[in-house]
Amino acid sequence: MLDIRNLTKQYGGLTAVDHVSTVFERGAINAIIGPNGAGKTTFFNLVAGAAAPTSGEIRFEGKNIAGMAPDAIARAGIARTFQTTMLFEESTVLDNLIVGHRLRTGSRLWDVLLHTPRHKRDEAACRDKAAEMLDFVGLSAIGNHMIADTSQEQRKRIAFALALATEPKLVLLDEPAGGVNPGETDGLVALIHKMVEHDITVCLIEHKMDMIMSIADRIVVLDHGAKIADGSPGEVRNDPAVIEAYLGAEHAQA
Ligand SMILES: Nc1ncnc2c1ncn2[C@@H]1O[C@H](COP(=O)(O)OP(=O)(O)OP(=O)(O)O)[C@@H](O)[C@H]1O
Repeated sequence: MLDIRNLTKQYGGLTAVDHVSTVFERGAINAIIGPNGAGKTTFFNLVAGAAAPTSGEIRFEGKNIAGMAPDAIARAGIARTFQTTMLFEESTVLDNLIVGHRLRTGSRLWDVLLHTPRHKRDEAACRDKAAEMLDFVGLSAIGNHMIADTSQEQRKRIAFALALATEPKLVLLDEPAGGVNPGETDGLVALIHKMVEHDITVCLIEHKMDMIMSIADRIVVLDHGAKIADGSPGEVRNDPAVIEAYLGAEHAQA
């Protein structure tokens, strides 16, 4: 589904992503791991169009999307979440989802100002989609709550809902369980499995090693921008280069 070839991003003299090649299969849960500064976020930015590669190809369903604008990549079927999602604190959960979805639909300014039939149709469609996504992520009961009153775990679910509203084929999740407790992490893991059941391919960045090892089908390990390992959790866990670069560092801290 996603075929990355020799992907490279340089910032001045620094190579943030260094000739990375890998393939993400449809229906799999893929993970990108690596120590701080390894290039994980930059990799996501390149795939989502937030940054243009210095060189290399990103083939999504056969088409090279490298360097395309984020909205064109979103339309092609790739959505992402961020480590922290900017939400309107004094609005309800449902309104945040409606606004988030409206930003991605076709109404132009004059449609909104003149209340054209197109705008009314879009408005109804956004409301329906927001309610559907809220249900999907298990938050229907808190649709009328203010964002300011929601927990970190609920915000993660809202971020998922915003991404899923664009009906992606591939979703990039940036630290989906960051800042939530172990019990809540289990619930988010179940939700990620539910996405896969609905034919959404997942790629995630996560620092929680236990979660990665239990959820991922494939793990790509980056270190100083370069891919140092690529395989199943078992393969990666036993790879000396990974132990040296990443797991070793974790153990040293423990
Ligand atoms: N816009 C930028 N301009 C200059 N350097 C950048 C930019 N974005 C990232 N970098 C550098 O590229 C390298 C990779 O950073 P990146 O954020 O992709 O790593 P990461 O693996 O996501 O790290 P973390 O786990 O800490 O989030 C770092 O050395 C970082 O300082």
